[in-house]
Amino acid sequence: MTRARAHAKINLFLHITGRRPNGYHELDSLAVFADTADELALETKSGKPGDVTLSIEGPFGEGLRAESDNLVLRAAAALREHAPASAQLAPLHVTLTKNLPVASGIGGGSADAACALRLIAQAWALPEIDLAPLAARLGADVPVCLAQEPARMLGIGEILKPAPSLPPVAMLLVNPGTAVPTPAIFKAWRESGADFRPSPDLPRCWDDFGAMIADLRQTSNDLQGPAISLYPVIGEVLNALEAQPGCGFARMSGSGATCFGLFDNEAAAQDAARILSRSEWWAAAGPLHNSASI
Ligand SMILES: C[C@@](CO)(OP(=O)(O)O)[C@H](O)COP(=O)(O)OP(=O)(O)OC[C@H]1O[C@@H](n2ccc(N)nc2=O)[C@H](O)[C@@H]1O
Ligand SMILES: Nc1ncnc2c1ncn2[C@@H]1O[C@H](COP(=O)(O)OP(=O)(O)O)[C@@H](O)[C@H]1O
Repeated sequence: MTRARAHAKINLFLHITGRRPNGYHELDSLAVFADTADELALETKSGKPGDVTLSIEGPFGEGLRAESDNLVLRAAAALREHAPASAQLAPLHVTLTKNLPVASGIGGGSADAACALRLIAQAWALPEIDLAPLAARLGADVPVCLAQEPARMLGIGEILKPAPSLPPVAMLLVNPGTAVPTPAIFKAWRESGADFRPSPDLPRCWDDFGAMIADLRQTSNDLQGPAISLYPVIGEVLNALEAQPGCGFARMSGSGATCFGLFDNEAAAQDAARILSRSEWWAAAGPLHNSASI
């Protein structure tokens, strides 16, 4: 059995810089990865070559179907399609432990897809396949999730540039339990009449926590206002995060509803997680994750 972790992606800022003729929005976003993650376990099974099956467990597994539209199985299908005819494609079973809330702005499905691409390409001994274009076809967030390293995302997410090097930072994620469909939030942004926003200037390195949050304050998540207007509970989450001792900065990730707080020490982030894990709110605190687990 091979196991790997699919870490949550967090957008520290997200500027909408343009729009493509196909309707997708061009972005400039700084993505980092949280310690918290889904888990994928891969085992060989009996069956036809190339057959991949899926079972789903874990705290957020109930909201998902193990059917062909699941991003794990779509990743397997993409690899099968691109494998050379000579490849030996052992039948596989994937168990997905869904620890990340679904449709929540932290790219859990994208992380699962990227993790499945890495794991299955390894199991099928397909090192010659370039995973990046397959990832981009599976979703705008999948390319950045392949390496699970901090990166600047440009284009619609397929152009990746190095992120500034980051100081030690702890992050608290809070999700209010409301699934948010990404297309509806981009639509609300368009209907708000907002202008495209330029890319921010960022240094190569943030020497300390203070320098990082001072620069982040000059940026925005352009989807945050539209998301709050549709789901006011996101504003409540942000207020609750900002009220926590040691929280230097709070913002929504991606198209929401998950929000993050940045702390300069992990104990404060863990204390705040205990306070904010209430009723249907999900909270997870930890350091940032820095590299792919396989
Ligand atoms: C907004 C972001 C920021 O990282 O994250 P999430 O909120 O999903 O985590 C991503 O761009 C989301 O990426 P992902 O969730 O993979 O998007 P996709 O499945 O490719 O697209 C879902 C829908 O979102 C819209 N979309 C997505 C990406 C983009 N750059 N422009 C868009 O307009 C389109 O309406 C598209 O049909
Ligand atoms: N393995 C998966 N995990 C989560 N969502 C998935 C998965 N496979 C397909 N999906 C679909 O993708 C959509 C976006 O999921 P997700 O990546 O969790 O959103 P977000 O990027 O906003 O956090 C969901 O509505 C869900 O139906």
